Amino acid sequence: MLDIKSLHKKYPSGPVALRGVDLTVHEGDLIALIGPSGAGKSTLIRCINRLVEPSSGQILMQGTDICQLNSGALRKARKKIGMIFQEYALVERLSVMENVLSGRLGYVSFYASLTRKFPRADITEALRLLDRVGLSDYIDTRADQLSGGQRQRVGICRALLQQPDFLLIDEPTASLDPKTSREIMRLITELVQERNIAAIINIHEVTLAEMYSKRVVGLKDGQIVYDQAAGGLTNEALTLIYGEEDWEANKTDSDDALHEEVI
Ligand SMILES: Nc1ncnc2c1ncn2[C@@H]1O[C@H](COP(=O)(O)OP(=O)(O)OP(=O)(O)O)[C@@H](O)[C@H]1O
Repeated sequence: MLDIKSLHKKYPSGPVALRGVDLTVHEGDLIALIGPSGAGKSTLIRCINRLVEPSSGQILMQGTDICQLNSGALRKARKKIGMIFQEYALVERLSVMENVLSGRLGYVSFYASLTRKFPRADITEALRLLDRVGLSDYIDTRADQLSGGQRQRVGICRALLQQPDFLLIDEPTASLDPKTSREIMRLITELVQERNIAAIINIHEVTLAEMYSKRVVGLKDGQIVYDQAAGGLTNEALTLIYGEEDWEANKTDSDDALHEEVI
């Protein structure tokens, strides 16, 4: 469903962030994108919906090259590409329900969006999603009164209310504790499977990548150096992606300790 071909990105005031990325994503794929800091993970994710403008290459979403779309067509294409952010990107002074419903802004009329009058079906679906993620008791709570985990659940509901075919997820657990990180990853995994949505998750924690994705893609210096089914990350693969390190040293079962080791 997504075919990225020879994607390059050079920031005008900065480095070459992507150097010829080729990646095919199939329907229902759940890809964890890992790699060292500065490898280009966020840039790749953001090029797919053109939050970052690619320098060259193709991004074929169901056959249509996203890179060639004019602003109107891009707006339309973006409706089908949901995004979940590290810092949640909620409107702090709005309620949980209002934040979730903002996922439908691209679908309702300009007047409806101005007056925030959403169709009954959107409200019903928002309530259903909030119930699914355990936030039924918080629909009127302001976003700024939520914990990090609750905020990310709101971000997930907002993205899903958009009814996307594809989800871009940028470091969803970066600001969360290890237990909440697992809960959020489990939730994302369940929801994308229930809805047969393809997703790319930019994630730093290798353990979480292996536990919750179907496929792991390793990016290094703007190039894909690893692409395998999850569960097969050897020490050699870790070295290929991150560079030389004694991956066995001080290994424990704790996510925390492993996190410290790998990052
Ligand atoms: N807006 C920007 N302007 C200039 N350079 C940028 C910009 N955004 C990212 N870069 C640079 O592009 C390269 C890739 O950055 P990117 O954020 O995509 O990497 P990353 O793998 O997501 O890193 P991290 O895991 O630390 O978030 C880095 O060298 C970074 O400094």
